[in-house]
Amino acid sequence: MENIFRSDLFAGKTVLVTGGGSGIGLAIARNFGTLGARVVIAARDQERLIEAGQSLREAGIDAIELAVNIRDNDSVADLIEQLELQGIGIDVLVNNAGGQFAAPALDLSANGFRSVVDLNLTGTFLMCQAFARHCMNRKLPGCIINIVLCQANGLPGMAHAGAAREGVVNLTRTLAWEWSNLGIRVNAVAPGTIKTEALDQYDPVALQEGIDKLLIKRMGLPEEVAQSVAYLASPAAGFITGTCLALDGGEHLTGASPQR
Ligand SMILES: CCCCCCCCCCC/C=C/C(=O)SCCNC(=O)CCNC(=O)[C@H](O)C(C)(C)COP(=O)(O)OP(=O)(O)OC[C@H]1O[C@@H](n2cnc3c(N)ncnc32)[C@H](O)[C@@H]1OP(=O)(O)O
Ligand SMILES: NC(=O)C1=CN([C@@H]2O[C@H](COP(=O)(O)OP(=O)(O)OC[C@H]3O[C@@H](n4cnc5c(N)ncnc54)[C@H](OP(=O)(O)O)[C@@H]3O)[C@@H](O)[C@H]2O)C=CC1
Repeated sequence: MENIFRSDLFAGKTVLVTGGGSGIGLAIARNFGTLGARVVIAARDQERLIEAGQSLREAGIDAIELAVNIRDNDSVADLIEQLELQGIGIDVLVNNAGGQFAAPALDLSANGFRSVVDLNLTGTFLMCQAFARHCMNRKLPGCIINIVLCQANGLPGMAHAGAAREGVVNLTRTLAWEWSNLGIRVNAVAPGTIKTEALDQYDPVALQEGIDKLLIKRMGLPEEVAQSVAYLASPAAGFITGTCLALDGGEHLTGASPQR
């Protein structure tokens, strides 16, 4: 896909992408790297992360990989501490790590519901808070982009994920208020169905039914998410905070939810 941005747009900036070792997160990291940024990719699976980091370096990108479990506050604190010890300052945080499993609400155990909220909502909050403190220590502004999930029509079959992601959208607005005086812009991107390997866990027939209902009848591409994120992190979006950009082929209008 053609990149519309200037190749040195993020020169001198460092971008931290959670879940940056795969799928959308890796595409976001690659895009920032191509635009001149140093990128830090962080996730749990070290093997996959190192492979992803190598692929970025082979493309001439300054990439570092670090371990994090965003559900664990100590692990999040450790990530930021390691960066600070190495003298690495983060300018842009992309909270991309997340996920869920499909199950009807009636079948969800309390622990199953909690695990998805813990990952997507609490994990995102912990990363945002650690980043804001890091910005305060540096006395520099910052930018947060939270990747959520198109949930405008509810999310039948994934009640835990819909609730958690809607929580992140509201968190995005609240943190935009609270941290405006720190110079931190906070925005979200809500992708619809995006072509990544992670979709293999879903029923292909249900996926196709969803695509057929869209205004733009195809899956989105990770690179399309990456370019939207780059826009929101760029000076061109310097007047944008507290918003959520739907990147979903019109799903927020058509109500093409996973289940009827
Ligand atoms: C409804 C039909 C869908 C049709 C298809 C349309 C979909 C289109 C749009 C999709 C758009 C979204 C795409 C994506 O988000 S891509 C996703 C990227 N990756 C993932 O989603 C994987 C993420 N999953 C996880 O990280 C983990 O599974 C999770 C965090 C969710 C849970 O991890 P945890 O380590 O906490 O899990 P535990 O094993 O400790 O279990 C905790 C409790 O959760 C219950 N559980 C876990 N998995 C399942 C499952 N697959 N089904 C049911 N229940 C599950 C588990 O039993 C535990 O509960 P109990 O203690 O009560 O047993
Ligand atoms: N593909 C799609 O259609 C859509 C995806 N999304 C969202 O976009 C994001 C990326 O999805 P996609 O690339 O498709 O899927 P992936 O499964 O490839 O990405 C999820 C990433 O999150 C990381 N992750 C999961 N749990 C944790 C954790 N506790 N701590 C740190 N990292 C974690 C995973 O790495 P590891 O396991 O190594 O920790 C993985 O890199 C997710 O939040 C997803 O829900 C939203 C809408 C649509």
